[in-house]
Amino acid sequence: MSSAPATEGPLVVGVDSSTQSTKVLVVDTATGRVVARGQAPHTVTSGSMRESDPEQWWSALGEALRQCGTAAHEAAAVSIAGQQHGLVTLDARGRPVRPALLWNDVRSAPQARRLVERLGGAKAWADRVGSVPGPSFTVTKWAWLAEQEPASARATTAVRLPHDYLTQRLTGSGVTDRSDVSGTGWWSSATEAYDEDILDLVGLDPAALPRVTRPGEVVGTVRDGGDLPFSKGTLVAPGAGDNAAAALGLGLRPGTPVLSLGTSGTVFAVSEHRTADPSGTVAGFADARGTWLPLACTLNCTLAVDRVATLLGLDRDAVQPGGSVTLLPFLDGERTPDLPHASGLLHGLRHDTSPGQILQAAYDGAVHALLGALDAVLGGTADRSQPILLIGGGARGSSWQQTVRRLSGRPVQIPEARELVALGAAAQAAGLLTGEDPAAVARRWDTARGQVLDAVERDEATLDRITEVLCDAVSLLDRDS
Ligand SMILES: Nc1ncnc2c1ncn2[C@@H]1O[C@H](COP(=O)(O)OP(=O)(O)O)[C@@H](O)[C@H]1O
Ligand SMILES: O=C(CO)[C@@H](O)[C@H](O)COP(=O)(O)O
Repeated sequence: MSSAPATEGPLVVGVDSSTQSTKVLVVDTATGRVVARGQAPHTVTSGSMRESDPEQWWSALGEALRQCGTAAHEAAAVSIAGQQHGLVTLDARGRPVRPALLWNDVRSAPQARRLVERLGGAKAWADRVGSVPGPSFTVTKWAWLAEQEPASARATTAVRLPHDYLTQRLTGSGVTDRSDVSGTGWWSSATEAYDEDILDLVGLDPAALPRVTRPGEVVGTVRDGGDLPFSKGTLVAPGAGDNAAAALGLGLRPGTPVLSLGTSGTVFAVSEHRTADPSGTVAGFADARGTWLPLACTLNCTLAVDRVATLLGLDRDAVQPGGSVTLLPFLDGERTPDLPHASGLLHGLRHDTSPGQILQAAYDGAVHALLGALDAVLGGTADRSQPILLIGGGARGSSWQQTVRRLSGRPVQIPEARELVALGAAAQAAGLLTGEDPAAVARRWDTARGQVLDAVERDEATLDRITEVLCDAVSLLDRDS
């Protein structure tokens, strides 16, 4: 009978508490070998709201850890990464006042527009915060809550991001990290501190916010895992926003583009320089190491395309080439382009259009939005011969891989490692034990290793057709129904 290889170094746990599920990896720090893994689903409300119960994230963490057997109990350190921007409101006893408003809930679009004006316009926000806040940003969600549910706002004594909430339940400490706080809209990337004028603008007491930790800091120890299978005293790392954790997990160096296909689609790269894009396309996030992570994000990616496949009664890979149909898959409203009230749009349907062509058009529409932002993310340093790293659940799908390849005209590298966010969190936890830079840990683990698909000629005709339909349809898509 074969037995699992013995572990060589101390074990660490990396967690990705993402939109759809919690994923946990137990990793050997010496080799990067994944010793155990677990996953448990989350519930997200449907309809016009996107909310989840933070208590369910905690239960899902417990369930995913229990799937790892005894390995989690042996871990010397843990780090929690999570979906960005979500507004978690806690009462004086540390309990959620209401479900969390998630990054893809667009109800705060009117508050976002008003806040941009009140601070002096998009450029003022970009210069100060690094980003122009849209409805995904925490600051606009708080403004919405204060306006629409004043009793909930009054009952709130602490405001947290999703990963902060979980870290606090583990350690008892109200802390966050620079990558995730940079997506709130109330942290200035110019001063690297909370912006009290902006907090004042939305009536939020700075005392309600977590302390921003330093990269590499031990933020606490597991105080009381409740029924979690950790040992008491396990070290806890700052954690990160999920995209920043993926950057750690890939050991990303400046200028290498990443395209992530999950509930959200994201394109990002590590940069040595702070970004301030007044157009709002690129969010000037901080990364989890002390440098920067310019990023663009769409609200409609794998779930939207899977929904189109279901509507057509097709398997998600039953795509067909050809035809002239264009599908803008903005089922949840959209962030890139900034059209929070948009819905899906189909154009160019003919008698001979096949269901498979409509499905391909959904992939094309989702990828067009991301690639359109890539040059802006890379700040004009784009070297098209360099592979795009493709990650997230969708990176496993051949239709996603081929669509990115055809519409980017670049080589596409698909890391074998599946859970790069959880792996990045594990690398951060490992750094606490070894003193290494987490990105260097990931490079030592060779996490980006994987097949490279050669470049093919860029399908400019399809890109141009989608751009034209989008430009012509903007007033329709921008309409608030
Ligand atoms: N083999 C596959 N082909 C295409 N899509 C896939 C495949 N496996 C998973 N997915 C997609 O990945 C998504 C989940 O990705 P993930 O990155 O875990 O999402 P999130 O981080 O937003 O929770 C699902 O919506 C699913 O459509
Ligand atoms: O809003 C953003 C980035 O700004 C999203 O990328 C969220 O962080 C959610 O990520 P997934 O759960 O889709 O991975």
